[in-house]
Amino acid sequence: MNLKDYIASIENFPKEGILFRDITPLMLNGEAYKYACDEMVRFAKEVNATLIIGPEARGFIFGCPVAYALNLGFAPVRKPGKLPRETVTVKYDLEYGSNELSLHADAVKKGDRVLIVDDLLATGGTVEATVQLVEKLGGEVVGAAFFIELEALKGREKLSKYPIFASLKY
Ligand SMILES: O=P(O)(O)OC[C@H]1O[C@H](OP(=O)(O)OP(=O)(O)O)[C@H](O)[C@@H]1O
Ligand SMILES: Nc1ncnc2[nH]cnc12
Repeated sequence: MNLKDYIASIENFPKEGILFRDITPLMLNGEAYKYACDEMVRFAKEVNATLIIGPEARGFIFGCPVAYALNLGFAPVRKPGKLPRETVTVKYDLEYGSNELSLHADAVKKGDRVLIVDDLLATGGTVEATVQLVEKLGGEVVGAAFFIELEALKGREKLSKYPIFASLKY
């Protein structure tokens, strides 16, 4: 199966100069979507993850099925003002702006082996911020899994301490 057939590429979205890689055609094809999730499940097993964490919103699209397949818990990393209880929060930059991310303070326990799951690695800012949230709470980041990696943006360099998995590279 050529998974690139299921990615739409849109020029100048959401801003001039960005080539947006859209995963929604993949999600519409049950077989392709399952195949992409199963590759992440295999990686999660390799690194012995005990907890899956995914950043809003597209991290939920892959993170939740991976957690479900492995009988593991899932914790959402969210944009400001969305989580109702005590949180830890960090600021981060991304390819087209900057933002803040939060995680519930009780989402990660010391000794948890956390796999961070997201749809796409660009500058690495989102995942770097997610790593900081997990580590602030005493969790061990055992890797990060993406469906797509945009190699030119060198996000992997920011995450050089951690095992990284990506199905598709552009
Ligand atoms: O590696 P980075 O430069 O941080 O970029 C990658 C992040 O950008 C996108 O999310 P976005 O913030 O657009 O939010 P969304 O998932 O809610 O669409 C994407 O889903 C990744 O989370
Ligand atoms: N080029 C891109 N396409 C889709 N999502 C992104 N997130 C950051 N950069 C992106």
